[in-house]
Amino acid sequence: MTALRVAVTGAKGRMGAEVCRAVEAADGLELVAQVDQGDSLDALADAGAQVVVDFTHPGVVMDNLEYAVTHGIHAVVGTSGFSPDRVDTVRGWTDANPGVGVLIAPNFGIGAVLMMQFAAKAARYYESAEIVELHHPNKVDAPSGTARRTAELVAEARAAAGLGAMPDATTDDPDGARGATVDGIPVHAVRLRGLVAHQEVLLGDAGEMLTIRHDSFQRTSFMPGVILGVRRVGSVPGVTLGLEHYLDLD
Ligand SMILES: NC(=O)C1=CN([C@@H]2O[C@H](COP(=O)(O)OP(=O)(O)OC[C@H]3O[C@@H](n4cnc5c(N)ncnc54)[C@H](OP(=O)(O)O)[C@@H]3O)[C@@H](O)[C@H]2O)C=CC1
Ligand SMILES: O=C(O)C1=N[C@H](C(=O)O)C[C@H](O)C1
Repeated sequence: MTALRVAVTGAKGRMGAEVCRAVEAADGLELVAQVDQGDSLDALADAGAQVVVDFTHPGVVMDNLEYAVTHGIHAVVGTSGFSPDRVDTVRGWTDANPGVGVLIAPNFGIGAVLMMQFAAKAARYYESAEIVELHHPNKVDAPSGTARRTAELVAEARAAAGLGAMPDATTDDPDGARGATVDGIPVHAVRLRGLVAHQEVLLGDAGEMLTIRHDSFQRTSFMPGVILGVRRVGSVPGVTLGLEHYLDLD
């Protein structure tokens, strides 16, 4: 069997370095290019990469993706910062390059994917929902991509169930203590030495509260999801948002 040729962008970063190790250790995958800040993207095409894995920075990921899609290279994307507008832009590129697959996953941790799915399923039963995400202090963006996506999913589920605005009497919050609001859901971001990636979804109703929590203690927790994405992305043309679509969750 010929090995699948895999490149990594952001290869020297915290996640990229872990991905390089995971690809090298995986059966049937060959690491053919490691690209980081200052390197030319032409290294991807020159190396004959079939799939690129991107863990870079919200400010550069769109250029990397445009290069990959227009060069017929499938992409597995972990970089955060994917607003609905950005996803639509990538969809435009894949529409123009049929056959190319792009997986954009806000979180590759299987448990984190389940946390998001459980939260969406539970949301309709609770009057209140808030999200607390907790990360290492080197993270550049807030709130996290996972928290944003969770908020979107919870908001969709609330709207589908006909739930209105949440109870909140706050009228005086000069310092933003109530957090960011994503699709109507309050999101609170903690940055703390010692943490990796953690999230709690708090769902409250009269006399009860459901807490759904996930913890990534090590970046190895993301690797089974990344490797699954690498193996499957070439057989799923177009844009897929979320690893849940590659998992048999029903
Ligand atoms: N979906 C998921 O499961 C996960 C997603 N993430 C996300 O992945 C992203 C990366 O996180 P993390 O690894 O911690 O960040 P790091 O800062 O450790 O890594 C990013 C790497 O990308 C490099 N880089 C910057 N610009 C370019 C460029 N134009 N081309 C190639 N490489 C470039 C950086 O170089 P330099 O330092 O010199 O700028 C750095 O080496 C973040 O958006 C994070 O939120 C993280 C964990 C899990
Ligand atoms: O920067 C990180 O570390 C992480 N980023 C992703 C996000 O923004 O959701 C995924 C995970 O939370 C780790």
